[in-house]
Amino acid sequence: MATKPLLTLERLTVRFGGLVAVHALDLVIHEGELVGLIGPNGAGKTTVFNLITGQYVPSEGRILFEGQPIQGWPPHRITALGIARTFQNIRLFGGLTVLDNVLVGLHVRRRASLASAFVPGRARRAEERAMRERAHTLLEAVGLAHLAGEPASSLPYGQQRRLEIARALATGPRLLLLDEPAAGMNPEEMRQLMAFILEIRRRFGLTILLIEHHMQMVMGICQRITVLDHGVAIATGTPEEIQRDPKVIAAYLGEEPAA
Ligand SMILES: Nc1ncnc2c1ncn2[C@@H]1O[C@H](COP(=O)(O)OP(=O)(O)OP(=O)(O)O)[C@@H](O)[C@H]1O
Repeated sequence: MATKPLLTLERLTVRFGGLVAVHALDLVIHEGELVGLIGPNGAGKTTVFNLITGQYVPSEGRILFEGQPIQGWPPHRITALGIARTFQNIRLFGGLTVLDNVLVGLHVRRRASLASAFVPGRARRAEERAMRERAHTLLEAVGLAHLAGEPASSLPYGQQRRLEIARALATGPRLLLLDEPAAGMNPEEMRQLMAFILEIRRRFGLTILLIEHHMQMVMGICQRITVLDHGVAIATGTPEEIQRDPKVIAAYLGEEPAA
């Protein structure tokens, strides 16, 4: 591939007591790619996200972002570097407005710059105004601008997902980690979400790593897929290769993949 690696996992391993949740995982994601991470329940997929974002510290192995080792870094430094995520169970500030949820993401980015703490009052107000404009632009990009003043908890499920993605985008990521964004969606909502993910990827120049149980979605939008089973990568390939792989089929036996 012509583009350079954005994220590289090298022999990444994490143990919880006697359980090896992720074992010697190698994965390279190139700039601009949309890569799927799939596997049966408990395979270690969310744990990989927690390792990349600094929530968990690996027992062994390395995580490189643009060639720079980041394993062991605290989560806020990793966010500031340009890695954002969403969660399997939506985590919004339900009592805050839609706009304020996005502003939280923008403040996270601002806090990353120490100099911004010393900005005098007038300049700070101008900065706040600029942030609100930026938040509106992001809400427009995800089709939620008309709901800016509504409490986040009042939004239907599909729109809460979009808001969570908007908040992640507010931190200015280059790599976006999406953890089961289609969970709980009906087929029509899922089709809309697929188009939406492709659109934000293009618009924001993102590289995306996607965990998803809906095979139609993973096979429909990912260029490459890695399959985890019991913490081990058992296959990596194109959607066509993955669907034919006997190891993958065997791993899913006993667990019906979602249609
Ligand atoms: N902090 C932790 N302490 C102990 N065990 C953990 C911890 N985090 C994850 N695990 C274990 O690691 C294994 C992998 O969990 P993980 O949530 O990564 O799986 P998953 O592939 O994301 O599953 P699902 O598809 O059900 O979300 C599970 O056995 C889980 O119980």
